[in-house]
Amino acid sequence: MTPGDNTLVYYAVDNAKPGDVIVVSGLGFTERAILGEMMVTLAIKRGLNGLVIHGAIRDKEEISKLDFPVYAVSSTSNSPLRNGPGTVNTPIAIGNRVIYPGDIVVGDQSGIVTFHPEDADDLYEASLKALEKENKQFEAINQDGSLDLSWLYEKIEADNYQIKEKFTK
Ligand SMILES: O=C([O-])CC(=O)C(=O)O
Ligand SMILES: [Mg+2]
Repeated sequence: MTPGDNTLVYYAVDNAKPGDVIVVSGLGFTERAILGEMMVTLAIKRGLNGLVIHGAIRDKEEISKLDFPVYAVSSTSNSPLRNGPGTVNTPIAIGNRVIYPGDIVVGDQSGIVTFHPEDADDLYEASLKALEKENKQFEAINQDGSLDLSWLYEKIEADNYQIKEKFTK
């Protein structure tokens, strides 16, 4: 898309199916808002599951009250352009990540991940393992303030870190 233009964001919202998450590459341009409260309200009414904007939005306060996942780089009151051009339903790049139509998008307060549906089972298994490991670490921290940091001290030794000052307990 032309930076700051939201012509095809409207098209995407109007043509998306219930359950879809729209991911927009706005090239990280933040001088104009390419999404606002009206578009988000429409997306909610159409049964969409979320909006991800690599660019700016406006009506941030109103959107935050809508209980609907909207991700953006920043907010500005500046109006969007309406000239096009752009593409819809094609692979896009955000940073060094390529996102394909049909990819699964999962987000929380920490950020967003995207992956191909065929990788979902493997990622789910790996996530469960990571969670199990973290739960054990939290258990140890909460029990007696211990955490296995052997990896850290091995790294310090292997890379020959110079410790200038010793911390005293
Ligand atoms: O004017 C626009 O295109 C964006 C906007 O503020 C809204 O959707 O409410
Ligand atoms: Mg608005």
